[in-house]
Amino acid sequence: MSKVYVFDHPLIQHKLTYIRDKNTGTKQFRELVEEVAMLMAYEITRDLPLEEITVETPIMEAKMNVIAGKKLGVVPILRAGLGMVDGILNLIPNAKVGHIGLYRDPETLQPVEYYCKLPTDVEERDLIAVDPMLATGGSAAAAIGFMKQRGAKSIKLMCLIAAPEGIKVVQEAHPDVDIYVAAVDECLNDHGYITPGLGDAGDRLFGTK
Ligand SMILES: O=P(O)(O)OC[C@H]1O[C@H](OP(=O)(O)OP(=O)(O)O)[C@H](O)[C@@H]1O
Ligand SMILES: O=c1cc[nH]c(=O)[nH]1
Ligand SMILES: [Mg+2]
Repeated sequence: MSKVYVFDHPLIQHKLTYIRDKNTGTKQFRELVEEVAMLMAYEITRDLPLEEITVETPIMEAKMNVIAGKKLGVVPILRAGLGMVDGILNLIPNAKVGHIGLYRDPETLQPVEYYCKLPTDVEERDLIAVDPMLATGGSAAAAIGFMKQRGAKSIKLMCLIAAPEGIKVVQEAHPDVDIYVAAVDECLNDHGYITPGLGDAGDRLFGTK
């Protein structure tokens, strides 16, 4: 069974509270989502392997660590996942970016696919699928399924807020995919929204409501 990691860093928790606030406007919402994604990327990359190289300081030659040429990829689930990409790329500028277009049918709550473009060498990359919301888990489970169908072998899922229901669905469908979140909320409401949550992440990011 995969693991669930909750990032309880005070900066992440502080920013998430203002992301949740309904009085936070589009500009600030977008900035905060990007900042939290960057902080989460800092935490999620803790296990990157290092290798020694030789550098010349002004004083002497010395062996020091750099990140061993790990191939990374970030895969936002459209639309709302886009809001997390720049924050991650601030820290990992050489990561390739794939895109998976999915929206959740408001009646059935089932994911509907409309786009998929992943890096060609997807099987060699460590991929981070990103989406602010893990609600029923249908979208994330489907997106991870598409990534695997196209050859992905190493996948992590990073979300701002998860519902217990969504975590269970992803863990059962993809027991090899660890889940990284800033918060696990109480439950879903009758419309499949995370409670207390933050509302509709895509609409709040792009000002479409
Ligand atoms: O876990 P689930 O029940 O599948 O719900 C979560 C999905 O819903 C939201 O996307 P939405 O369908 O609103 O699309 P959007 O990002 O284009 O707004 C969210 O960004 C997730 O992708
Ligand atoms: O709470 C939710 C659930 C699905 N999608 C969102 O944007 N928010
Ligand atoms: Mg939406």
